[in-house]
Amino acid sequence: MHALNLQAKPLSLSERLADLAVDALIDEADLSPKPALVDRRGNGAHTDLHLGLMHASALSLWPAFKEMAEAAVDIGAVDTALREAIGRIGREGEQAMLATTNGVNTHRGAIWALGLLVTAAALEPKSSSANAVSVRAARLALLDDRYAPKPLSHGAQVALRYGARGAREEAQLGFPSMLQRGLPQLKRSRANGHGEQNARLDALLAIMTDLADTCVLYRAGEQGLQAMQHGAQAVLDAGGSASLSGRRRLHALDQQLIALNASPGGAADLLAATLLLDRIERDGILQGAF
Ligand SMILES: CC(C)(COP(=O)(O)OP(=O)(O)OC[C@H]1O[C@@H](n2cnc3c(N)ncnc32)[C@H](O[C@H]2O[C@H](COP(=O)(O)OP(=O)(O)OP(=O)(O)O)[C@@H](O)[C@H]2O)[C@@H]1O)[C@@H](O)C(=O)NCCC(=O)NCCS
Ligand SMILES: Nc1ncnc2[nH]cnc12
Repeated sequence: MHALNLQAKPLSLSERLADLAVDALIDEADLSPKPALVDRRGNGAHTDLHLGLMHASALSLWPAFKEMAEAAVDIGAVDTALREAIGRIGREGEQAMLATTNGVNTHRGAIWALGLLVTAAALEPKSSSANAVSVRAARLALLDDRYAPKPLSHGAQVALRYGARGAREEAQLGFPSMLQRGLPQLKRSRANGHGEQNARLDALLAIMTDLADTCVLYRAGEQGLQAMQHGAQAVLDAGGSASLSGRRRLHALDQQLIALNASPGGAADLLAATLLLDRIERDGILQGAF
């Protein structure tokens, strides 16, 4: 190669999708002020998480997202082989995350949701509307993975106790909280000229109005979940994050959820998933380049 040829090698589809997924996770972590979650202001309701850890965790997941997209390109169909391949890669990604965070669960739900979406996008890069990608992701989530361990996770415990629909069901239903709440609100708030950060906060709140966040249920029971859902709706009803009245209610919600130890970690993951789908859909990066 010529010594002055500094042109970077173009990214592969899988690398590009892994970049988009990690960017979405970092954007979610940085977004502030999020109620009771880790953000630029602090640790919210968490004692074992902080912003640097969220960033390091997001970066540690890049190889897993890339490998999932590569598996989709290699296998080329929604079938058990692909489901089991991404299950294995997802579990390895979780180990990489835990090694990076010294055992703290930062992004388990995000590996699941964004992993499915990255895989689904890589399968058919020319069919990259939010709907189309979510439907393929849901079909993958419905397939059984023979090798998946069945631990009594926090999600499984609250599913038994409250009959809640957790991360698995959210994906199997085609991510309704994202397609029916988060993404439409993101677009509405943008169209109303609320600014990108407020639009993202409003999207998070819209997801929180309806989600059975098993992270909240595990930490704060049904009282916590009601506080999260009603409080998020109250902020939106007051005009959203861009309005003074909405901001006052957002501050009150932050205080209330912190007092209840009710961190909406599942909603945060679904916001990251929303931001990923929005980019895939808007930028047309996948159609143009590959
Ligand atoms: C299918 C799995 C997602 C497993 O699901 P399950 O419900 O059995 O397991 P959990 O361990 O509880 O993880 C679910 C995580 O998903 C997020 N979440 C919660 N509610 C929802 C919802 N309704 N919809 C979507 N997503 C949701 C949430 O993640 C965030 O919170 C995490 C912190 O929460 P928590 O675990 O309670 O906190 P801890 O630190 O452990 O405890 P304390 O702080 O309270 O002490 C944070 O990580 C956020 O990400 C839930 O935690 C999936 O994991 C699975 O099967 N994986 C296997 C690999 C695989 O097949 N991969 C497929 C390829 S992608
Ligand atoms: N910003 C955040 N704070 C706490 N838990 C999370 N899980 C995913 N994103 C999170």
